[in-house]
Amino acid sequence: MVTIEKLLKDGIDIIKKRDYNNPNLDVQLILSHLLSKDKIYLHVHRKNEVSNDIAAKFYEMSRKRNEGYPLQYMTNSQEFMGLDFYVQEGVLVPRPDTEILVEKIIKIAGKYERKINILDIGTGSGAIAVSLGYYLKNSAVTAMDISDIALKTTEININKHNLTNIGLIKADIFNYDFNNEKYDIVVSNPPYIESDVIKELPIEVSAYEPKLALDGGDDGLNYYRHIVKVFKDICKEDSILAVEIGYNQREAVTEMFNSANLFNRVEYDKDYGGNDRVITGYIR
Ligand SMILES: C[S@@+](CC[C@H](N)C(=O)[O-])C[C@H]1O[C@@H](n2cnc3c(N)ncnc32)[C@H](O)[C@@H]1O
Repeated sequence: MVTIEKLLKDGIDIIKKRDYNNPNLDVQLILSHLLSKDKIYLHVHRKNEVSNDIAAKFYEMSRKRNEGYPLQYMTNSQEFMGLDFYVQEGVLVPRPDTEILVEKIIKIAGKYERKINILDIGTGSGAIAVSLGYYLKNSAVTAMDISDIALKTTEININKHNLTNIGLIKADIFNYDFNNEKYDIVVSNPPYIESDVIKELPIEVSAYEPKLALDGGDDGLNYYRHIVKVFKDICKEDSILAVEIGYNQREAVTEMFNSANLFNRVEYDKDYGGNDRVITGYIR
C-alpha cells in the first residue's frame, strides 16, 4: 500500500515538464479522478493509503500522460461554458477559445423573440450545440458531424444535461442535401489547420486528437469555402453565420464572406490572447 503523498511525488517524477503541460496539476487530476474525490481531499488526506489496484492504475496513467496522451481523455471530462462535457479519444477536446463563439451566439440570439433554428456544423463532443441548447431555451439546435464517435459523444452530453432541443445529423458537409431546410443561425468551428502544420503542434494534439477534427486542407480554408456556399442555400432573409477561425485567417475568411454578396455587416471577436477568433456575418 502506498500513500497519496508518495503517489503524487512519484507522478511528478514520471511526467516530465514540457512547455505546455503542468505535471503538478496533472497528477492531482489523475488521482482525484481515480479516487472520485476532489483535489482538496488529496491535500487533507495526504497520509492516507490507497489500494494497490488504484496505485497501479495511477502509475500507468502517469506514464501515458508523459507520452502526451491528453488528460481529458483519461478523465473523460472537460469543462466548457460552465458545463461538464464527457470527452473521449476520437473527439476534439473543447477549447476555451471556442467559448468566444458560443458567447457571441448567446448574445445575438437573446434578441430573438421567436423560436430559433441553429445548425452546428462539425459538432465534435457537442460543446457548441449542447451549450447553445442549454443556455438558449428558445432554440432548436441541429448538431451535424461526419464522425460516429462525435455523434455518440454529443448524444452522451445531450443526455448528461437533460436537453430535448437538440437533434443529430450524421453527414458530410461537402456532400449533404439540406432539402429546403433553413436556419436562423449557422455556427461552426471547422477543422482549420493547414495539413502540413499539424505535425508541428504539441504532441497532445498532433498524436492523439483526431486529424478529421484538425485538417483544413493545404491552406486550412477548405471548410470555410464550402460553409459559405452551403449557407447561401440554407439561410433565411435575416440569418447569421458565425465561424471560429485560426489566428491568421481573418483576411482570407473575410474575403470569402464578402464574395458571397450576402452579408450586410461582418463582425470580429478576439480570443483571450488578442487574436481574431470569430467572424460573424449578418444578412440584415
Ligand atoms: C475542430 S472540430 C470542432 C468540434 C467541436 N465543434 C468543438 O468546437 O469543440 C471539427 C469537427 O468537424 C467534424 N468534421 C470533419 N469533417 C467533416 C465533414 N466533412 N462533415 C461534417 N463534419 C466534419 C469533425 O469530425 C470534428 O468533430
